[in-house]
Amino acid sequence: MEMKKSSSILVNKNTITSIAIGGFDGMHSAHQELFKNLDENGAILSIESGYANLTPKRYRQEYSIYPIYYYVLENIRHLEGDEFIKLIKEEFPNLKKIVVGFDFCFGKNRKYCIEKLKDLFNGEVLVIDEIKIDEIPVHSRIIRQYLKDGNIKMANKLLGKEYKLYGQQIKGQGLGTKSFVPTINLKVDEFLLPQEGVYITKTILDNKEYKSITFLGHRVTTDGSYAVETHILDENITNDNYTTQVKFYEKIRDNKKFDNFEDLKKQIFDDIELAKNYFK
Ligand SMILES: Cc1cc2nc3c(=O)[nH]c(=O)nc-3n(C[C@H](O)[C@H](O)[C@H](O)COP(=O)(O)O)c2cc1C
Ligand SMILES: Nc1ncnc2c1ncn2[C@@H]1O[C@H](COP(=O)(O)OP(=O)(O)O)[C@@H](O)[C@H]1O
Repeated sequence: MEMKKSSSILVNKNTITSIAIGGFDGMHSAHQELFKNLDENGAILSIESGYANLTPKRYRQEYSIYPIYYYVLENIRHLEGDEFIKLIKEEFPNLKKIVVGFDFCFGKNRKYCIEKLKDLFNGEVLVIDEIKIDEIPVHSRIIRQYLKDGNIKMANKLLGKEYKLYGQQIKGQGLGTKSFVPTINLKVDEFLLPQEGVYITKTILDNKEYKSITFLGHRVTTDGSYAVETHILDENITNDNYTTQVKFYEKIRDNKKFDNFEDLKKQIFDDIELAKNYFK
């Protein structure tokens, strides 16, 4: 499977004729619906609130072919409606079309919304009605809640793809290979971590994707510290220090304290069997 590299696309702003505006944390299926309404010279204007943790800024470009331009909310939140539009017109002098969702508001105290945008912008304003999946409105805050609840299936459904995080490999306790199974231990900084527990996952190392099983949580049976650990199924991996990506498919159980290592080991082998069957 081919992996897209996360990269910033540099495009002359003068060529841009349509933009979608919003926060765009998650680049979820409703965001993608907005992007479908951009023309071939489209761009994404992403307003950074500082809270993004589904697709932190530097990972966002991976999920669209349109170039993303970032604006820091702190720097523009004081603008009056006409000042905001003036800024956008200056940035994109050939802009003809703005695409936003039904709940889009902007400027000082968010007091300017769709009607004001239509008044102030002398071009097309396309407003997308609220996108729902199975009656559930698609919003990043709702996806975050599903992940915190360990409901990966619903989170993925709303995302329109598997939830994926990036981590840096770190040294573990050194117990895995000896007492249980070998694992890659990860340090995860900017991404929301799903609820503690054991998950069916795929792990991407150096652009190759492997079936895996991932434990997130406090290692209550061993040293008690918080860990993100991935065991690759079916393969022996040489532990090179690649940036590692983990894609989540399903939670299989809660984190649990075991009375002895032998019981934990047995459980881990059961988890692995389950994961292997899932991918069959
Ligand atoms: C599939 C899997 C499930 C795990 N489940 C639990 C668990 O329920 N409770 C727990 O305390 N630790 C659990 N662990 C973590 C182990 O305690 C951990 O792998 C072991 O401490 C080795 O850690 P190390 O890689 O830092 O040496 C699990 C690990 C894996 C790979
Ligand atoms: N479910 C949805 N249906 C239609 N438009 C949406 C939906 N969610 C977000 N949008 C639009 O996408 C853009 C980015 O919104 P943002 O606030 O970042 O998304 P979210 O609501 O997921 O936090 C905005 O123009 C917003 O109005």
